[in-house]
Amino acid sequence: MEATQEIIDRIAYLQAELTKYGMAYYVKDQPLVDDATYDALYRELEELEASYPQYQTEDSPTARVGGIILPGFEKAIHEIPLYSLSDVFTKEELFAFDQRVQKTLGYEPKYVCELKIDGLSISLTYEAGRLVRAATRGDGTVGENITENIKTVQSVPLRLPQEIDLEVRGECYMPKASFLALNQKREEEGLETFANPRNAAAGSLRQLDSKITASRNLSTFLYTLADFGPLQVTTQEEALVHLGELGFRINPEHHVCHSIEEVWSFIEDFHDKRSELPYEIDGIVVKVNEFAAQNSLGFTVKAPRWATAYKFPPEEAVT
Ligand SMILES: NC(=O)c1cnc(N)c2cc(Br)sc12
Repeated sequence: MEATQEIIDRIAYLQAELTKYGMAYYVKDQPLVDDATYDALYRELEELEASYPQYQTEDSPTARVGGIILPGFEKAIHEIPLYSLSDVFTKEELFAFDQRVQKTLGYEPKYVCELKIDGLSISLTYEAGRLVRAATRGDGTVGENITENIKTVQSVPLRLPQEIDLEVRGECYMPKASFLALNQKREEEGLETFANPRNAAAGSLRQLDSKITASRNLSTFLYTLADFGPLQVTTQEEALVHLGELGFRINPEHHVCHSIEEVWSFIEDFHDKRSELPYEIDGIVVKVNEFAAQNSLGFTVKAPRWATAYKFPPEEAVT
């Protein structure tokens, strides 16, 4: 059925508005409209796109409901491998990490501390600002292509505000509240429950039916770029701010520390706070903030010399 210009404009307006509302709600955690308003506009867009499917775009908010059932997951090669982190478990080991860094750099650098999210590492590739691939970490070099499933995760932008090529990495996780609700539902249905939110997130992302993924209320925190080429940033802190400006969901608990003692007090602070967080963390990631210093320090076979993860003892099970 041919659409009048008025209908074409209305569809475009609704797609843009609902994308803006979705970003505010799922990425910035600051809703712009109440649920009833959002739902009414969403239903109007669904009806218009059903009548005029030629105007349903790939990045329309209605494209997030899933519905693709894959026979299996294709392999996804990571041109730039995803690194893993060396772990430290005590204050002494953390201070020894700082000593090694200072020995190489010849000075004490600023560090940035970030929460280590207990989810599933993912890599998102954008071409001309559009999401073209999402992949699990796998072994760091070969993962699984989970693009159709990631498209149903509301906090993942389908389109960026700039038409740039970019690969970002981060964590996909299931909030504690969603984990509890999911396990309660599964128990009522006589299904096996998930042991923890991380397993629930992994199980939800590795579904062949993306409608199931869409129902699991997954979220994300992005924290690094595979390469910093397209962005003019010189520190990790700047990179986080810039990723936020591009529309990615960034964990707000990042903090620049001017000494390893300050890093330690951040760690102690979150050791107590972690049980109040709405998501699980299994430690604190400590990174040298300046990219030039990171480049001087480089990598061991698997892990960066410019970062480490201080690991917390396992949290009491979320029940
Ligand atoms: N903020 C971060 O760098 C971060 C957060 N959460 C995680 N699970 C991981 C894992 C690696 Br590897 S880095 C990182």
